[in-house]
Amino acid sequence: MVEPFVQLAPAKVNLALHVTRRREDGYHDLESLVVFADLADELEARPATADTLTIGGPFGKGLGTGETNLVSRAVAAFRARWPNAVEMGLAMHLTKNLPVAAGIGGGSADAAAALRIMASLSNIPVALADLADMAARLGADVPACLVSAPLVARGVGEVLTRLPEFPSCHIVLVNPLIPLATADVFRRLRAHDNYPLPELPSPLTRPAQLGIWLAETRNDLQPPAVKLVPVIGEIVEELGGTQGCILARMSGSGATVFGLFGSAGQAHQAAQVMRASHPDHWVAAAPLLVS
Ligand SMILES: C[C@](O)(CO)[C@H](O)COP(=O)(O)OP(=O)(O)OC[C@H]1O[C@@H](n2ccc(N)nc2=O)[C@H](O)[C@@H]1O
Ligand SMILES: Nc1ncnc2c1ncn2[C@@H]1O[C@H](COP(=O)(O)OP(=O)(O)OP(=O)(O)O)[C@@H](O)[C@H]1O
Repeated sequence: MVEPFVQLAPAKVNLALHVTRRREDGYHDLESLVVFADLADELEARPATADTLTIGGPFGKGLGTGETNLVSRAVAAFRARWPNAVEMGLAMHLTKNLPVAAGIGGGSADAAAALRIMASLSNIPVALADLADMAARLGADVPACLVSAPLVARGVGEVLTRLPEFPSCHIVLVNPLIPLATADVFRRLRAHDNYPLPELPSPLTRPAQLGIWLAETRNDLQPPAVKLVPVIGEIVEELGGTQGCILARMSGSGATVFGLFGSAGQAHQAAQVMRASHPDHWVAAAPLLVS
């Protein structure tokens, strides 16, 4: 049996997200502090006669394997741009550990993982800038997911500044398992010209420093998302009240809410509290990826 090529597709968390402008094309300019959790979908690829995709894992049910899947779209986009770069077909298997349409970029992370696999199997050099361009065409979050390290995203998500250092933090994610479409949340947004992110402290090395900075920021998509799914507001309040929680806020366009903690022990304790009061929600705790 041939060993598969494996790439992880870590969950994206928008610690802060300011929407600064509605553009002519209907998209929105934003400024977001984006981090990734050590919690991921997994994409495996084995040599095969043709490209195929199968899906498993706790959130795999009901997710199409055809050309609407972001993994298939990423592979097709790569092959269209570099037709002879990867000569063999690939049998891909996606283990879907992250909830879908949840504001933690699952599909975008899967697409980025597929691009990484294709680039690593390519027999011609693929410039990172070209791969990033392709990522941006697949979705606003895909360029950030290609990096999967702390960064500030601007534009619609394609202008990225990596952060040289980041405090070691832990995160709790709570999702009420109500899918929320990104486009629906943006459609409900009333104020499109909010102020940009304040300047980040430098160096940024301690969780408490991050907490002080985050207190001056928002997720502008949280109010419209709460209108669509009111339980998001309740989760923010409850998670924010757990011991050691530096900040609780919605990620991306929701409905996942994150809680930020300085220690693994506090995060696991908070996760237990949330599981006990919401046995029907998805609750996970993990360190942030900091390098
Ligand atoms: C809100 C974020 O999650 C923050 O990280 C992302 O910007 C969303 O990224 P994504 O899910 O990859 O979004 P896409 O699939 O590209 O866009 C879905 C829809 O959301 C809206 N959209 C998305 C991103 C953006 N900057 N402005 C928008 O108005 C558009 O109506 C778009 O048709
Ligand atoms: N591999 C995939 N995994 C998850 N969703 C996918 C995938 N491929 C296509 N999709 C579609 O993409 C849509 C968005 O899913 P995704 O999980 O990326 O949303 P999200 O977490 O809200 O993303 P974001 O934080 O980028 O807004 C879903 O409605 C789903 O049908």
